[in-house]
Amino acid sequence: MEVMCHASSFLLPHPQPQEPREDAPPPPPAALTYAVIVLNQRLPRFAPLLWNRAQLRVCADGGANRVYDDMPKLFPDQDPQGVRLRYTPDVIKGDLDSIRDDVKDFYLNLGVRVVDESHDQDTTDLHKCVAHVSNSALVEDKSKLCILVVGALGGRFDHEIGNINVLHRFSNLRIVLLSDDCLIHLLPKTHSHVIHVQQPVEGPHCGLIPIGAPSACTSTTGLQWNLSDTAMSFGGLISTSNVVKEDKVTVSSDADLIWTISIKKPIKE
Ligand SMILES: Nc1ncnc2c1ncn2[C@@H]1O[C@H](COP(=O)(O)OP(=O)(O)OP(=O)(O)O)[C@@H](O)[C@H]1O
Ligand SMILES: Cc1ncc(C[n+]2csc(CCO)c2C)c(N)n1
Repeated sequence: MEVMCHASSFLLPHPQPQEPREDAPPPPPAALTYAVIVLNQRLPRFAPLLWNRAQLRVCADGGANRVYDDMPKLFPDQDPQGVRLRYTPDVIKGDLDSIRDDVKDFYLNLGVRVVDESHDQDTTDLHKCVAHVSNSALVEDKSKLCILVVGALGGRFDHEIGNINVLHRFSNLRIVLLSDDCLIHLLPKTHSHVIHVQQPVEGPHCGLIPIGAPSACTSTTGLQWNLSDTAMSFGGLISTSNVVKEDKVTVSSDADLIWTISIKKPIKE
């Protein structure tokens, strides 16, 4: 079975130079192209970092209000209008029932594409934005694309579950849902997985959860409580409050699993 590598290197402040060593782990995933989708929740503190990493920036409907209102708050010493001009989305998409008129006009005047998909009331704004990124010409090989979704966790439970459902509906894409406190992504059953844990910024708390379907057989290494051909299901065993013990975690399963890991708080000076 093919191995899929994962690394939250997008959270590292600067690309880390890799010293070649004999005992070095296999290299992290080949260079990925990032897109960022901003949802309608308070921006996490590292939103500017992800924004600058991304080559395509999309706001899901009311996510545009958050970029407009909250980006300047993350740069309190700078002119708010200057910050808004520096952090201008490429596209705003959704059913447009949450974006404010002043915000819409501001971005329309800057030439931002604002796409009204209010005719579709069966898919969420996040779904519409992921479909947009997937259909864009950003990368030819979709396995090299990684979509970072900010503001996806915490908040309304139906929205959170809708966001997690998007991971399952687009299980062929790398999509990472982020909040200030944790990140989650899917580990598709079509691959075995190597997760390179970025110790300075993430962990140690983690979980491995069969949300879409039960698993008859999951095995892991690198965790405090490893699974060994173990069954997991809601109503039975699921792996929450687990702890990462090594730089490299491996997972293989007969079911799509959700991987979640905590994000470390910055040390206050
Ligand atoms: N409280 C929340 N918790 C988690 N995700 C949220 C929350 N609020 C909004 N989102 C995400 O942001 C997207 C845009 O939200 P917005 O409030 O603009 O539209 P909405 O009409 O409430 O959402 P939708 O049209 O998708 O039902 C949603 O599709 C959802 O993915
Ligand atoms: C069975 C079912 N449940 C809920 C909705 C409502 N809904 C789901 S996504 C969406 C779009 C929000 O921008 C809306 C209104 C539906 N259509 N079908």
